[in-house]
Amino acid sequence: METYIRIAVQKKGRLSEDSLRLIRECGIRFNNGKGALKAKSEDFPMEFLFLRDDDIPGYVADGVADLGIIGENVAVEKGKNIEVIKELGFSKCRLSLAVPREVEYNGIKDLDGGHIATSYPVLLGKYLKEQGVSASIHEISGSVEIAPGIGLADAVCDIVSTGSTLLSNGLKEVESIFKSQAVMVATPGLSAEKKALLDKFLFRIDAVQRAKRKKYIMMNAPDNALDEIERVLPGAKSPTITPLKNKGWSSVQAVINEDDFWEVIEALKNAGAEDILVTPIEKMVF
Ligand SMILES: Nc1ncnc2c1ncn2[C@@H]1O[C@H](COP(=O)(O)OP(=O)(O)OP(=O)(O)O)[C@@H](O)[C@H]1O
Ligand SMILES: O=P(O)(O)OC[C@H]1O[C@H](OP(=O)(O)OP(=O)(O)O)[C@H](O)[C@@H]1O
Ligand SMILES: [Mg+2]
Repeated sequence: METYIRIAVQKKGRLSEDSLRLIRECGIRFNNGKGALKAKSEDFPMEFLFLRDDDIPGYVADGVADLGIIGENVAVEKGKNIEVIKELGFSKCRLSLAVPREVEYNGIKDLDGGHIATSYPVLLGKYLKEQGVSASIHEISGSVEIAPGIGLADAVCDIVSTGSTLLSNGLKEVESIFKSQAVMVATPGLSAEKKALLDKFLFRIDAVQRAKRKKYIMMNAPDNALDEIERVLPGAKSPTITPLKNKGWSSVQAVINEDDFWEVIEALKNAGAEDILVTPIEKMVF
């Protein structure tokens, strides 16, 4: 029988779209028709389970799924025997404590003896213990931000990204206790055959991730500006320079970091570059 690797992804929610996009960008195609809870790839030995994110650590720990994509917050909260093997760079958020806007807050000790509502009792409990604060934790599974407004708790501990949910519920963020992003988790002790498939998958993910942080730029420049342009363009390898038909001019191509983008473009213009074109890169394989 053919060996295949089984991956659990969130069925619906903050992680699902980006998880499926990443898998597709790795050239792994599958059909996840509406309502389907299981699917198989047509061109890679991979099977998909579409689940609630909270259940994924348990499935991976039991070996029902070999891999899973979840938030680091859930990976740590559930405390299951799973290995975090790769940070995926999306669904970035933080787990924070928040109190009603009108409440004066001077520090974590203010929550001593209070009630805190959260879906993350383990992470919160650990943080309070480290801070030497004793508060009662009220576990609720969703819509946590409602709790102070209905007299259920003095504070909440929930996921924050833009902060707009806190704002619209009259709350203010007072402590950030855990930083999270989507991660790939794996069951410990995968067979050699499955490990080989996982390595192939991780190789493709690396190529996709690397490309996302880079841009490909092309420009025309007078030959007397080329030395300065070469100095401006970062990176290990020198840019590709091709003479143009128009005498005294060249075409320059290079890969730059997304983070340095605007500084580099400005410096190139100052150096004399013209007609600068910028394009995304789909994959980068070394
Ligand atoms: N606003 C946000 N911005 C970025 N990432 C987020 C945000 N909210 C949650 N996340 C991350 O995405 C994960 C899934 O969030 P989501 O809100 O979809 O979970 P859920 O409601 O528990 O879903 P499920 O129905 O699968 O149990 C969280 O554990 C967290 O890591
Ligand atoms: O800081 P913000 O950008 O407002 O994001 C934070 C909100 O996002 C998540 O909920 P989500 O919208 O995924 O809904 P859910 O409560 O149904 O999980 C999280 O539980 C917060 O409520
Ligand atoms: Mg959930």
